[in-house]
Amino acid sequence: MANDDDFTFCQVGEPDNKDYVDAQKFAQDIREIKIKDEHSNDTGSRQGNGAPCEGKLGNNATTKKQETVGSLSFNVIDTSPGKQVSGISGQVASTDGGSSVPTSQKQIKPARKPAARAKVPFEKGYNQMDWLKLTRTHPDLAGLKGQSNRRRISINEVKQHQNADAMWTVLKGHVYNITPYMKFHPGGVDMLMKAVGKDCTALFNKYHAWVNAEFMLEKCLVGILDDSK
Ligand code: HEM
Repeated sequence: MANDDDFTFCQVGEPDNKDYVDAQKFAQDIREIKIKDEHSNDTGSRQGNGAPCEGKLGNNATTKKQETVGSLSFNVIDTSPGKQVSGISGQVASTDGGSSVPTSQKQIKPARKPAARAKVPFEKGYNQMDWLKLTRTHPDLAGLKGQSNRRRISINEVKQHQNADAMWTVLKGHVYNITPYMKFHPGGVDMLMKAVGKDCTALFNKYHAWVNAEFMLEKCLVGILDDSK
């Protein structure tokens, strides 16, 4: 004879227990959801077929409604043609009755055509790795002959260095001797020649602001621009 307290796997709750009643109430709440339209007037005059998300709105208008059921809250966004919906995640979007322009057609803008790049082919022995090796092995790329590379240099002195031995330029407040770098420049010698004898910061930024010149030209540093005069 089986004991009344015996059960094999689990005990099924009574229909009137609290969890069961809560679940039923929640299901009832969901069935009774009605979405209030903030924009419609009190007479309840709605246009179209009276679908829950359809508000009394003209074209090109967007409305947002909020509802709460228990701890659940959500937004309904009503969009019209030409309006762009952003931050759609976690929300329900519905289009106004009859507006059937696909969202993909509304939002896609043609991508900007990238500017053509003007890199020149490297002469053998002049690629970026070769430059790196040279900067590590050459004893005096800047041509300092023992002088400090923290010396303050005026723009006039920079202008005087435009010969084959020493071509100076100013970049971001630093003065470099770019003679040894000429044939390694990926943009070509002609382009880099435009920097000689002057401040090339603007040109440099125009073509490649992302290039880490401080690192690349570290061994070509001859001094700091003295812009006090
Ligand atoms: C003075 C220091 C300069 C350094 C260290 C330098 C370095 C470089 C580097 C590393 C590249 C390759 C960029 C890449 O692959 O993304 C490059 C390309 C180029 N540079 Fe320079 N450059 C300098 C100055 C200039 C100046 C003053 C001009 C223009 C007058 C210029 C024009 C170009 C052009 C047109 C390219 C090729 C196009 C490109 O890569 O987008 N550069 N340069």
